[in-house]
Amino acid sequence: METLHVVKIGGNIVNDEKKLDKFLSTFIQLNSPKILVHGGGSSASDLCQKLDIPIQMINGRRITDEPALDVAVMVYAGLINKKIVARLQGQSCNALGLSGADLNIIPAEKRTGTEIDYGFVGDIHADSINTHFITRLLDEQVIPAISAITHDTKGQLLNTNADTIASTLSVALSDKYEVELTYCFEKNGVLHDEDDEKTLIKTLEYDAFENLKQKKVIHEGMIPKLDTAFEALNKYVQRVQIKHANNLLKDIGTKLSL
Ligand SMILES: Nc1ncnc2c1ncn2[C@@H]1O[C@H](COP(=O)(O)OP(=O)(O)O)[C@@H](O)[C@H]1O
Ligand SMILES: CC(=O)N[C@@H](CCC(=O)OP(=O)(O)O)C(=O)O
Repeated sequence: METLHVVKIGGNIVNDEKKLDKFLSTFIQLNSPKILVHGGGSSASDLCQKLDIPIQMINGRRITDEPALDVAVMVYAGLINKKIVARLQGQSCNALGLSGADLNIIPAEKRTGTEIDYGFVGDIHADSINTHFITRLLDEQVIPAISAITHDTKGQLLNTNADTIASTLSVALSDKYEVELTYCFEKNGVLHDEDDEKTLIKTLEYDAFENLKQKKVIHEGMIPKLDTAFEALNKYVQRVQIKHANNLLKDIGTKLSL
């Protein structure tokens, strides 16, 4: 089977023009078919602050009321997505910017029945992803750049965590490709000491993850990231890594193992 790279780029890189440019010039060097997934949580929070819209995050997930959803759509599916596409096109890379509503690629269900009301947050399932259109785009050498916006197929846009989108897309495409899923962000990988880049955990097994979570060595946004990463590995994604955005092509980072 052909290799497919699914790369998720973190919000702190997307929020910094120079870091984003550096990352994208590396991303285009990946030879095989590739998909870029992005959110931009810190940019959305910056805009919420400017507009006096309260920011509410629980377990790394944004409580998304109507004003927060408008910001999320404007920032993820609008400004950031189009900036990324323009930069990739500027480097002769034929990118197509998409939200989950475009071509109905990522149908979602509004989260209900949880103790906390998350508002317009969409849950997604690998079985519902429209792999047919994604595969056709990849066959045409198009590079999909997919933002963290989905829809309920009845006209309502929804906000879905970008790590979840990257993982679920990878699972959905793993019966057609050997998928390599890489989460890129601003640190070297999963660290024993979050403030010391030299304490990189090179291989992380599931039991060790549970243990480090209990000890709070792994916390905040890294918990949902690793939950989605292990889920992908459990569901036939070939290789899952967490890396610094500068190290996409280098063998430096955290490799997950079951
Ligand atoms: N053990 C750890 N190693 C590295 N980062 C960690 C760890 N525990 C928590 N983190 C935090 O997780 C954050 C990454 O999660 P998140 O902000 O959701 O990333 P992204 O922007 O890629 O979605 C890091 O910026 C860091 O502050
Ligand atoms: C529901 C939910 O939490 N959605 C995320 C989507 C953006 C995202 O995931 O961006 P990062 O990659 O920068 O974290 C949010 O609005 O923050």
